[in-house]
Amino acid sequence: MNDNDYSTPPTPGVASPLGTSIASLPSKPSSVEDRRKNWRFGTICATTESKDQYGASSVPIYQTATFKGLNGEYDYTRSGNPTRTALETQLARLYTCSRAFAVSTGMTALDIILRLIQPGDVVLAGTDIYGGTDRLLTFLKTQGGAEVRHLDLDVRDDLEAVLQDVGKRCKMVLVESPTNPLLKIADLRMISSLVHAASPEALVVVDNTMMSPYLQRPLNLGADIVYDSGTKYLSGHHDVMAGIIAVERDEVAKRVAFLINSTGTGLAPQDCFLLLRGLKTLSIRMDRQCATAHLVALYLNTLGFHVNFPGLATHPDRDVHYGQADGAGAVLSFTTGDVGASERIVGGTRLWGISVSFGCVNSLISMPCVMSHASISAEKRAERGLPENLIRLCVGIEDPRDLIDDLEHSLLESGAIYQRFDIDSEPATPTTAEPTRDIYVADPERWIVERAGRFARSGMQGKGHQLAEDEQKSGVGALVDNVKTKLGFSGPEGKEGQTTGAVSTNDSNSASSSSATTADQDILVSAPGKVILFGEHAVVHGVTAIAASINLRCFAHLSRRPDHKLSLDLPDIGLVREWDIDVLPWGSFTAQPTDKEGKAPAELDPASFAAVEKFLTDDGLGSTAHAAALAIIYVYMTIGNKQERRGASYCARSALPIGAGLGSSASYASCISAAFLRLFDRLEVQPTSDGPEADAPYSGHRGIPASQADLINGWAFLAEKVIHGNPSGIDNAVAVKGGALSFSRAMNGKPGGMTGLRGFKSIRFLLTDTKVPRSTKELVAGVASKMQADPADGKRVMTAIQDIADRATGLLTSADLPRKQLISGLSSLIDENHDHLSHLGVSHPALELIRARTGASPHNLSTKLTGAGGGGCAVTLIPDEMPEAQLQDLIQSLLDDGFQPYLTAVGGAGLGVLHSSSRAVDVDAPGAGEHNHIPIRKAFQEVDAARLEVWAEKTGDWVFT
Ligand SMILES: N[C@@H](CCSC[C@H](N)C(=O)O)C(=O)O
Repeated sequence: MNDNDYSTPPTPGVASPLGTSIASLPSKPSSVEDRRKNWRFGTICATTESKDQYGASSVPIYQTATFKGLNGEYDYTRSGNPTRTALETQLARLYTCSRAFAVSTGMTALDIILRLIQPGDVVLAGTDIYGGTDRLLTFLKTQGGAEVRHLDLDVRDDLEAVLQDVGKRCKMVLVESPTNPLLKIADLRMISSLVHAASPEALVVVDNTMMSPYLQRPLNLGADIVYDSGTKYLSGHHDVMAGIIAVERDEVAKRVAFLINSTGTGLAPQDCFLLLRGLKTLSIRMDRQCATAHLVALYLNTLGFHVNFPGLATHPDRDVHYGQADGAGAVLSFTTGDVGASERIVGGTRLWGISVSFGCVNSLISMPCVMSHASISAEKRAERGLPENLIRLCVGIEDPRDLIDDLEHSLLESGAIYQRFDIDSEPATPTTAEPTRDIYVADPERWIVERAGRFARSGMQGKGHQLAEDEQKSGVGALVDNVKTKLGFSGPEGKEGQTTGAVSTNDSNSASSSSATTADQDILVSAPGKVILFGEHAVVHGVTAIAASINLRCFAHLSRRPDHKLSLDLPDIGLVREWDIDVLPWGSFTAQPTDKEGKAPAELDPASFAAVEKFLTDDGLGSTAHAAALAIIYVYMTIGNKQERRGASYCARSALPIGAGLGSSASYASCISAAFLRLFDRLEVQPTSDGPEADAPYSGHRGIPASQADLINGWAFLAEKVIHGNPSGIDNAVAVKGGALSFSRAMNGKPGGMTGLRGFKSIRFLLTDTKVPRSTKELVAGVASKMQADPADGKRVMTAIQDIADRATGLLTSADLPRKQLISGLSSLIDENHDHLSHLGVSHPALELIRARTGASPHNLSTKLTGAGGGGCAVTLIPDEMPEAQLQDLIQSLLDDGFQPYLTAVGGAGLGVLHSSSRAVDVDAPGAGEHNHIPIRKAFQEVDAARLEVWAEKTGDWVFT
């Protein structure tokens, strides 16, 4: 009997339970051969067939180039070697095929296979394929005279159409399933039968590296050749490079054997030994890796990321996959919607090694577009729908809890997720180790889902998989559009004309408007709040301040209306008013843009300001609402000017606490500026692929150039002047430009200036709202009179704060400062700065209580007031290594004190503008559905404040400064 002439029952995964049932064994095995016939895969892995003359338990390494004699089995190691024969025999057992070959690398295996192709032959391949495969196919096309076509092999109609077109010229179809890196599934049976029917000579070739023979044996599904990178799961330790070719048909085997001998690409003896040793543990490694990968995929999916993994119920071809494979594998990928965030996540892990390849006992993390798939051009990647922000995770055999700890830490640190404080239930990660272990051991899936439930994806507030998919589509869609534009193709279908920001005259206010609303009708903008890290109050006296954006934002929606009215709806501050445009005080209003580009005037025009103030006298509004109405009307009338009286409905909402010193008024002002500039066609946005993607809270790209950002900032500053009289300009600069910056006012002949702190690292901060109201004006005036009363002391404090700002700038811009030093340096400066602010009399007992709580052991954290002080918010630096359970305890104690803490990352994107939208927006809105689109404006007004970012993301593609 032929040793390879038996079939191996599948063991792992859904199709067959892992356990070996005694009952499934033959009741009366008649011989040793019969018993061996029933061995499961794991048993075969562990039992190599040795024909060694001394009965060596481990296959010896025949480290020799030549063999003596004339008629022996071997003459020259290029042509054959006993160690390689032992390996190839073992591989044939595992692949349940007649012949297997071991070559130097996976790419060598593919190269040998592609040598079966002749000029003029047609080769079909998928669109999502490994970068090295794409490179070799491109070479075959450009240098080898073959015709290579890429198509979605999982779309039956497409494959049929191409096969009909090329007919018998099709000589090879190259399939990956699951694909690398998007984990798409191709139906191997379907493809094999269609291809063989259309072109009987064509070879169906499957790259089985993602699965290994343990999970998938494509020769049993109709494929002609299987190849596998032995560097991955087969060897499992990343200590050897190898490639495997497995075939069933004799004539194909002969051609492959000829090519390997001719090219001298057979695997060297030492490497054969290493691969043989790795194979022994293949099944147990894979079991562990697959199980952990499932948990990791579930975790990310529960957090709201779009996860590509065939083991998830959400995978569109999960059933097809389990119809041909016995498990989901241990590679998964997911998108974050933002390249910067992905880079931070990848760079922030410790246990997950940043590396290409997969299948190793150690877990790896990578960004395919710049690593394994970098050989595919950016244009091609975009055309094929490969997101630049994609992260690939290759799960190893480490303890799943450590892998999750490390990933979670990096997700938090990068700002991609944040801890939820709105949950009453017990945390899944209790402070004592024992209960966590019990949950993990008893029900790992429950453990992981509960654990993920403690967090939410930033900007997505716990949204589900479907929304994340929308995000991915919109991100890729924008990228493809950019590439098309760059290549000179026309804009995306149905989107022409949207980039100018022109508004149509349709009345989008009508709730009966039935089709999906678009950017033609809707202007949607958003801007972040800010935290002042150093130099508040002192900035008023010419000292440098350092501020950064935070991931809490205000949003504004503006739609044009044909009825000549201006309506304002700012529910968070109680402003709801509507006027006929002609009743506004146009007669006494002379302010206008300073140039024809529409630049904002540097100062308020007193007569125009007085006219609007008079118009709003006795408006019955509270002071905040009154100031906002004043600012909106002033900006509207100045930009629009007398001639352009465009009707509009303006609505603004805030996810940012108002009046807490987090820059809500500047965030509102920036939204006012951008929305009205858009209304009057003064602001163009165009997604660009030139610069980096925006460090956006939701899917988006840079697309607002610096000149336009300056334009928006100018008008935002003007609106801030209406509201505050004499603002520093730092808040609106951060709200518009995002990131972090150092700022100083021009004073006493000394020029002021603003510098972006590019080296700003994403650092976690806890912002704690004391909920104590205060008056910024009074506090600023208080500091001024203190300085007047004791100028020498005032000067000393200002000099000290300037020194702090300088040292902080040095730390934040230092290219190679170790992160630990950065954090400890900033911590000391925070404490120092607070002491000076306290000396200036702007602290408050509530702020001091927060300092006491956060500074107490075991936390020992540094906290300062931020903004005006006298209440408002405190900011606490959270070191990277602070255990999550401890952080949670701290947060809980602050909540118990009646404060409202927000865990935030700083330094993210600035102002955002909805660039294009083509779908209904709020699937959760009452009555919404596929055929009942809720207009954007209505949905915007109704959506819960906590879901604003989720909602905004769903509206379409955004561009950011
Ligand atoms: N620099 C290498 C990249 C190898 S990627 C290896 C592996 N197949 C993966 O998917 O990670 C190259 O250009 O080939």
